[in-house]
Amino acid sequence: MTSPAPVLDVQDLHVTFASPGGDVHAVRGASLQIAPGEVVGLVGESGSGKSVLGLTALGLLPRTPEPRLEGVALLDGLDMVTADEEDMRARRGSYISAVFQDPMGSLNPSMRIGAQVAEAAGGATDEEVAEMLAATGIPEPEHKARAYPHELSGGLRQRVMIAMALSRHPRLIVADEPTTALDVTVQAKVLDLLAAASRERGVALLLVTHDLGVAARICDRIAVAYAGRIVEEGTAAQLLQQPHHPYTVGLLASRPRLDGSIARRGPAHAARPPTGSASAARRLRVCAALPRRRRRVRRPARHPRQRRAPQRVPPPRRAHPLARRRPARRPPRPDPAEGPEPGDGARHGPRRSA
Ligand SMILES: Nc1ncnc2c1ncn2[C@@H]1O[C@H](COP(=O)(O)OP(=O)(O)OP(=O)(O)O)[C@@H](O)[C@H]1O
Repeated sequence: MTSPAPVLDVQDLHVTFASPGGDVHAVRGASLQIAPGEVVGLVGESGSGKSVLGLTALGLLPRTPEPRLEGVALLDGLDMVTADEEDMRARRGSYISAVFQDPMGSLNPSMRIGAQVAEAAGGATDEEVAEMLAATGIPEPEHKARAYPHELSGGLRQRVMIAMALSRHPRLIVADEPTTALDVTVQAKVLDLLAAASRERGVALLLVTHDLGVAARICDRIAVAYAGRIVEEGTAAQLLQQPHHPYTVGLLASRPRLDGSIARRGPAHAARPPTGSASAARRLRVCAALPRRRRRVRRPARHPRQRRAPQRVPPPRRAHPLARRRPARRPPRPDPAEGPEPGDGARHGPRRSA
């Protein structure tokens, strides 16, 4: 059986921003495919180019500064790298949806929820809107449809965003840190909902997150981004059990444990992703080549005090057995004839007269 053609097919994508400090190479030759109904996680730390890759797929890259794009980002056959604004807008309207971290930033604060969902769906009746809201687990959907965004909790607002994202039957949803602002239990429910709805409807879902644990829980496949490249890709089980790239090893090692501690820091933390500077770019050439190079396993950092050379403590001086002992100094005894020092009254009491 042949596998379905990918909805998103990114090949050797490069995205570069010009900046006064030099070019910022946000994405450096990343490749990624997502099939219909597949949930793929794009994991990596801040600045690794995850959002820029997602925005390229959405055709939503900022125009200022105008980024330089090379490579291919096919969205159902349309190359988002070379497509003109009109084609991209047509694709955005019918093919792709986005769910971002802050629903308040995406919702119109002065418009009722129901009206916004209806508009996102390109027109829908009150019953259809209530159905869409109910499908994302929103209780009392008719009532909530009449509410304004600020009247809902963060979790409910994000469910509204998911309802809006699904309303146009998109081919691809890019969810960029969609639950980071929510508390952990709500996070899990919203992500489960998003993943289940995508699979059920055959929507390709790209989940952009810095949290490997979250991706491992809901994604079919995980791509690890590091310094603008996809350095490793596999199922959650493959990455968790047999990570190959030192950065993935580091990500796994630094996951918080149940007792609240962080596991030892791995080699990935020694190789910070670069920023746009020239020296950073030089560092990148070294860091990104890590899998091809000999794997350097760094010893865990020692306590700072251990780094100092051991200090020599002189042995205690022993007195010669025949040496005369100096009597210990004692404070001179006060002359009973004298009275206490001024201010001593509290300690000694008033001097009694004989
Ligand atoms: N419009 C822009 N102009 C200039 N540089 C940009 C622009 N957008 C992103 N960058 C740079 O591109 C690099 C990658 O950014 P990106 O937002 O994709 O990282 P990220 O992995 O999504 O990080 P985070 O998890 O913090 O969002 C960063 O160095 C960032 O500063």
